[in-house]
This record gives sequence, C-alpha cells and structure tokens, in this order.
Amino acid sequence: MVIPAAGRGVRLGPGAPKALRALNGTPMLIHAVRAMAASRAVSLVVVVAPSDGAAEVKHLLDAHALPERTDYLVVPGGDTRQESVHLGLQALPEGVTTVLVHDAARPLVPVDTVDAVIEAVRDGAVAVVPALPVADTVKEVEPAEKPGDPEQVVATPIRARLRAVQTPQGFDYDTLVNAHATIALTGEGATDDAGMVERLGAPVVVVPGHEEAFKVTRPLDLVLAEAVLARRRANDGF
Ligand SMILES: Nc1ccn([C@@H]2O[C@H](COP(=O)(O)OP(=O)(O)OP(=O)(O)O)[C@@H](O)[C@H]2O)c(=O)n1
Ligand SMILES: C[C@](O)(CO)[C@H](O)COP(=O)(O)O
Repeated sequence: MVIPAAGRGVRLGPGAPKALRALNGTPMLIHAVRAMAASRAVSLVVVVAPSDGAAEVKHLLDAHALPERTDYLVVPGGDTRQESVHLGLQALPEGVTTVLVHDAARPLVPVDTVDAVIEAVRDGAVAVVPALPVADTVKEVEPAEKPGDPEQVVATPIRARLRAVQTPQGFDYDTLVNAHATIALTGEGATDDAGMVERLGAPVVVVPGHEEAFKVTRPLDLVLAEAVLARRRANDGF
C-alpha cells in the first residue's frame, strides 16, 4: 500500500510538515501507518515522504514499533498529491495485485474500514472508496471574477446523492497504475485516485466510511483527533 505523506499542511498553519506533527505525542504519520498495519492483509507500506525529509521519516519509522508482519519503505514525494502517489506506486515490488492509497492526514481510520475496502477489491471491484453521506447542503458556485467579488451559486446538487469520500481507497493494481500513467489532471481535477480511475471509464464502488477517518486539515481537526484518541484510551486503554 502507499501512504502519501509529502504535503506541507499549509491549511494547518505554520510548523513541521503535517504528517510529522504530533497527535498525543506521536507523529500523525505513525498513527496512520499503524492504522494500516492493524489490518492483517497489509504486508508492505510505502511511505511517500516530504522530498527533503525521507531520511527523517525512515528514522521515525525505525523508532516506532509496527507489527512484525509489516514491511515498510520510504520514498521522496512530489509537488502534488497525485505525483506523490505516482512515486509511491513506482516503488511497489512486482507481483502486487491489490493496492491501497491512504492519506497520512487520516491517522485514525478504524481497521474495519480498511478491511472493508480490501474485501471489496478482493471480491472483484477495480476501485473502492469509503464514503459518508454529506451533512451540509452543498452548492456549486461560479468562482468570483476578481478578489472581493461574491461567488454566484449555479446549482444545488441533490444532497442524498452526494458522498464525502475518504481513504484508504483500494484498487486493482493494474487499473490504478494505468490511471496514473494515462490521466494527467491538475488542481482540483486530481484530488483523489478514484477520480482518476473514473476518468478511465472504470467503475468505482462505495463502502461505508467512518467518522473517525476524517482528514486532519485545519487546526480544529487536531483538537478533534486528540479527543478521539482520548476517548479510545478511556474506552479500551489504547
Ligand atoms: N505534494 C503532496 C501533497 C499532499 N500529499 C499528501 O496527500 C494527503 C492529503 O493531502 P492534504 O490533506 O491536502 O495535505 P497537504 O497537502 O499537506 O495539506 P495542505 O493543502 O493544507 O497543504 C496528505 O497525507 C499529504 O501528505 C503528498 O503526499 N504530496
Ligand atoms: C483523497 C482525499 O482525502 C479524499 O477525500 C482528498 O481528496 C484529499 O484532498 P486534499 O486536496 O489533498 O486535501
């Protein structure tokens, strides 16, 4: 599996690259790797590190315990999430048939969600996303022509048909590699890997996501993540 962890975390504010920031004293990336390694089906984790931080990330992984069955390797990332995932895929060994892609920025995804994604791929889906219904009404807008101008609402998609998509996303290896080799998207067009597979015309299926698989993006998300960890500790001594 591939964990893109090369982002700076601009929306989180100044500080270390997001994946290296601590949650309850442990780097977010370590939480994310452990969340993946909790699945017995995950045998290799390729971590895509900030391009200037691969050695530090390797050191971190060496210093934190993972299950013995889990191997890991670290490769430097690119300027965009899409590039980083591509670099991670290139580091996978021959013979891989199922691949997961999981954001380091989703450190608390429960193992049941990981296993549900893997099972759906093994049952024959070529691309699988965990997703939740959307709580807010979502508007499509026309971007403002110049800063300060109001955005114009152009549509209100039917909320019951919308899903907020999480990771890990699971794929048939050949399909995902083909998508990364042939679909060149930029900006908002490439916000997730399943979207690239959709552009190939291949089907993408949804399995239930989980509230605790939220993405740590803004400062308030750090507060929520610490609260989830505190609740886990209180519930089961995690
Ligand atoms: N060049 C990049 C950009 C993002 N990511 C990874 O993609 C995941 C999802 O990205 P996001 O949460 O948007 O992280 P950042 O890009 O770091 O956030 P921001 O946009 O606030 O800078 C993260 O695990 C992030 O490390 C990556 O590997 N390489
Ligand atoms: C892949 C993702 O987490 C699915 O919701 C999301 O699209 C990542 O987006 P970002 O722009 O990297 O925050």
